[in-house]
Amino acid sequence: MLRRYILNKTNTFINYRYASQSMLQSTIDDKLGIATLVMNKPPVNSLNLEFLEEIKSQLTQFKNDKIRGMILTSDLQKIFCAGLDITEFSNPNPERLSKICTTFQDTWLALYLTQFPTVAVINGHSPAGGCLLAMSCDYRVMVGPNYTIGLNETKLGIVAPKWFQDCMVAVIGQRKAEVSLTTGKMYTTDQALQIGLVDESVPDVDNAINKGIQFLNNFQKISPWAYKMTKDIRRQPTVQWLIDNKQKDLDFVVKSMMSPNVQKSIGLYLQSLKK
Ligand SMILES: CC/C=C\C/C=C\CCC/C=C/CC(=O)SCCNC(=O)CCNC(=O)[C@H](O)C(C)(C)COP(=O)(O)OP(=O)(O)OC[C@H]1O[C@@H](n2cnc3c(N)ncnc32)[C@H](O)[C@@H]1OP(=O)(O)O
Repeated sequence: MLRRYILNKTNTFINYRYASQSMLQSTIDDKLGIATLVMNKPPVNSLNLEFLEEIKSQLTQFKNDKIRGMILTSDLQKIFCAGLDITEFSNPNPERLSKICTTFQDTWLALYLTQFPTVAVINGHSPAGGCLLAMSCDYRVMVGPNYTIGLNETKLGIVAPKWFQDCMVAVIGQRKAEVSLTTGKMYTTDQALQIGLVDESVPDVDNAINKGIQFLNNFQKISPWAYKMTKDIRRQPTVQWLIDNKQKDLDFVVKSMMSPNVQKSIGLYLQSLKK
């Protein structure tokens, strides 16, 4: 649905291709140089290993395509992205869990440090890893008023990795992030706007895409080099810890995920979702 809207709207997409298995659809408007990356993994765009690998590889492809901007959004009704696939955490195979973690680390670094500006059009709920994807973009437009966004990991009895937390601090500041993270709070669109977790709130997805394109148009007269250098300087403090501590981060997650207490919490949370 969203895909059709975007295509109708610009009518100029010459490069319209599906990534493998169609979990991810990418289009490039050659005239504007704007790519749209649409997540389409029903029911909730949960991030499992294969989906993360697709996102990472599409970001690399966009880098090679030398696009001027990207919109990240979802083709699902009511869901932007439900975060990491929780079933991957329940009695996990340690080898696969390590792969997921490493792939997520790399996907985040690729998204957070893109050489082109990015906009998240948050057209549905966006908990945990979904919120992280949105926060990693340069700008966030959220459809309201009925959706929610936030890092809710403590509600699952798990700990958001340091780089999730640092990413949130970079967006909303230390104090608000601390309260938000420890309480695992999910914010409505209006609340998210109020605390600066999103930049704009709009009533529907058409408006959201328009706002995203308007934001990206700001860069038409900005040198891509000046943009990228400025972004790197701004974002370097947030990424440096992960770059220096990838293994330590991985060991912490794998070890804590394997603990009986965490496994119990995850089992209960999964059950509550099924209800
Ligand atoms: C080294 C470090 C590197 C990497 C990091 C790796 C690990 C770090 C560990 C800690 C970090 C974790 C980050 C996360 O992202 S954890 C995921 C947290 N996500 C959630 O809590 C979302 C839970 N889901 C919901 O709140 C709702 O489902 C949602 C609001 C998204 C949608 O609600 P709706 O009513 O529309 O649908 P549901 O009926 O609830 O769901 C439909 C089916 O989808 C299943 N579901 C939902 N979310 C997930 C998910 N995240 N993973 C897997 N499956 C999910 C749900 O159970 C339903 O299934 P069925 O009942 O239909 O079988």
